[in-house]
Amino acid sequence: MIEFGSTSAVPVTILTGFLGAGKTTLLNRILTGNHGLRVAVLVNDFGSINVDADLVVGVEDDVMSLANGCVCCSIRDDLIETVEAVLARPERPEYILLEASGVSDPSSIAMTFTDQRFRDMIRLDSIMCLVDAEQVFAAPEQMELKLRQIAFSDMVVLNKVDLVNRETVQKVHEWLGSRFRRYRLVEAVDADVPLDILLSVGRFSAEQLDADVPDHVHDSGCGCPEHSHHHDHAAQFSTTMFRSDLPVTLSGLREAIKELPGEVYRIKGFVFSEEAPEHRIVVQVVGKRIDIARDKKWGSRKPETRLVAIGAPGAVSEDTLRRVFLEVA
Ligand SMILES: Nc1nc2c(ncn2[C@@H]2O[C@H](COP(=O)(O)OP(=O)(O)OP(=O)(O)O)[C@@H](O)[C@H]2O)c(=O)[nH]1
Repeated sequence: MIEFGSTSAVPVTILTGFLGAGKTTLLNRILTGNHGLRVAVLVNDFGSINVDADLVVGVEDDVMSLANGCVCCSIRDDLIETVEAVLARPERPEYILLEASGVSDPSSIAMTFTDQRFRDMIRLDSIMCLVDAEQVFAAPEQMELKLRQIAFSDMVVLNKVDLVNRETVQKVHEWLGSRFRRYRLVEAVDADVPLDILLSVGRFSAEQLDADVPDHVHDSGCGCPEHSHHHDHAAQFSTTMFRSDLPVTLSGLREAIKELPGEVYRIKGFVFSEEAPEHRIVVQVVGKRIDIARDKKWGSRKPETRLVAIGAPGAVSEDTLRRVFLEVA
């Protein structure tokens, strides 16, 4: 069980980290853990389809979905309203977990939570940054954002160490050591991290927001298109949706995904398949790694393929996705 402080301010933990690093995996671990807390969950997906909210386990009615933008900038007001609504519930949550989108800048989110309006109501407990040990050096054009996410966190979870060897883990340590004076890191597989270093740890301090950030990443901001006019950087993202109620073949889908350009960093969503038409199929693509798994039955939901592709600007058009994915229908 997690011990509480005496203050009535509700603790908040922010989960940040680049696309596909394992934030939802960690969120699910926390939610299924033995902490005995009434937790409110806020999930932010950058695209208009909030896939992550659908993948959060066990608390389906209690997940507040923040989609179609980034809570650090374009939908910051939605975040404020949602937190206010959560705090006004008759059964006030004892803990708030926010899964930020993979393109967001945690410092802007932290500023929202430390805003005067929330004084005495919430307390930012910690910012945890998930880092994908396999993909950390992929997409070098997004390195500024990845470093920024790490810089403003008080704990790094180096996740997916099952996918790399010790030399790579060592390389990540050296890379972090050359950029940050100090950092806290825990290695993990499937974000399996002890609860007592995740919740009610009181690690966040306001100084963290301007401390130890490598000079060249200081002003880069997040990766949202809406942010680009504030910051002189090209780190932007595009999201492309594909929806269809025609069944697709999974082997064809796998091949079609392989054909997409490398600037597509992440694909995720649900598939209506020919092979298992009664079951929802979950598709997870991170870099070149493709995972396709059978999930629960569609039940009362209409079978439908809903995929979102996130990549560099113009990485893939909606027309291309339609053409490529409908070929396998
Ligand atoms: N092999 C391996 N796979 C992992 C591990 N952790 C997560 N995954 C898989 O990586 C994929 C992405 O994980 P998520 O938890 O959805 O990542 P995310 O950070 O929430 O992704 P976005 O919200 O899109 O940024 C899923 O297929 C996970 O099952 C791990 O430690 N090892």
